[in-house]
Amino acid sequence: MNEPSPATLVLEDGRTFAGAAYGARGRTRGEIVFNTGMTGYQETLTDPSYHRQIVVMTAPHIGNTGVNADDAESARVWVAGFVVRDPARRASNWRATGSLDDALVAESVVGISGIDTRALTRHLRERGVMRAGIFSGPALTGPDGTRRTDADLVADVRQAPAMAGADLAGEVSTDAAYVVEPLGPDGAPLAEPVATVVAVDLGIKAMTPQRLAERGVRVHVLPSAATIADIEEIGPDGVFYSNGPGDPAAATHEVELLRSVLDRRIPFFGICYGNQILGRALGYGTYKLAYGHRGVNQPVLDRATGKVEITAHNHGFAVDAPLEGESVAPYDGGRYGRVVVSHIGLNDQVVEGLNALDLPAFSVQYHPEAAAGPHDAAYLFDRFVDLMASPTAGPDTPKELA
Ligand SMILES: NC(=O)CC[C@H](N)C(=O)O
Repeated sequence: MNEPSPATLVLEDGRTFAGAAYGARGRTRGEIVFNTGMTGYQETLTDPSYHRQIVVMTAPHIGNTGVNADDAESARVWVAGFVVRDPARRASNWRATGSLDDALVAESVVGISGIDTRALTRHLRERGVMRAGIFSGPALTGPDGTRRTDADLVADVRQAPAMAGADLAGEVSTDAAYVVEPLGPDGAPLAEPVATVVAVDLGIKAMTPQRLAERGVRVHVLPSAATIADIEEIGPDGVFYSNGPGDPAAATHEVELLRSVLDRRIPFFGICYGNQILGRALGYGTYKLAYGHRGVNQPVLDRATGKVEITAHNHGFAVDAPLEGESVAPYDGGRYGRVVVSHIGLNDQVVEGLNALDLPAFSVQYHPEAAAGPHDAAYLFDRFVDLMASPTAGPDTPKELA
């Protein structure tokens, strides 16, 4: 453990929490959100969708298994700050290569421990997520050498940019395209892929192309600024849009690019941000949830089968589409035909999946790659592979329309 020193967590509504510095010392600001996962903190920290967010873990003991070389979902920690109740005094796991505290220091991630995360989470659930700051070390002292007042810290937090309206995919996306090669059933490289996919990286998690590669798919990961010409040059069997940070209402380029994909009837699958962008491309609105869904224990109903899946979530926005029956995609006088909400979140009836009936396109708001999380939703990658094999229309299209 690093030397104990005080830290303060400050919310934009004026509430403050005193704790101890955890990870790097200094100042950080962002949107404060809570994650209810009992496991998977390393995957959470490295998920690019958390860019510009301070994450509160509701599980009280964090850091028990340290950090390891296998579980990161990207090459760096993306969370803007980390709030925990009771950090592990030592890492204890056969895969651990170091402690979480030291890893946060090494990546300059400012955190705070000793926080009553239950009281904090209840506060966020009642008031909604908001901007916050963590201040420790030199950030607690003003220019005149005296300790900064709470009012000063709150004013500082209120100057941080809001999440609503933020266009962030470009800040986390890969600079250069790369390829993830297909694997055979034995895990060995496969010379001939079963399909080729372009995955547009809006903040992609490493496990997602891996899940496609495990199904024999060759994945070309392209930067978020990719154009339809870039996609056509590869000539894929399908296009995939990943998860990512920011407000889908600001994803203008990604929406226009997806409309070009839909116009060409290229099979499409989207996850999370990708689901929101499909919603927008079809002409639906998106809105900000009061406190979002983040964790690995969220029940979702697959309306086609009536099955309930336990799923991994990380989203603060949602698609505003009619829940009952089929609706006609509002974009351009219904040019994209009929759409059904395929999946619903059972905690709050939020849209968790879209299925275009007259296009080969579908998406889910949650995380079938399940890193971390239960594997109930893995079938969605198989559905995408099947759709690419017979792409006439949507996966549930009645035969007479296909
Ligand atoms: N994980 C994601 O793709 C999140 C999508 C979007 N940034 C949201 O918060 O809803």
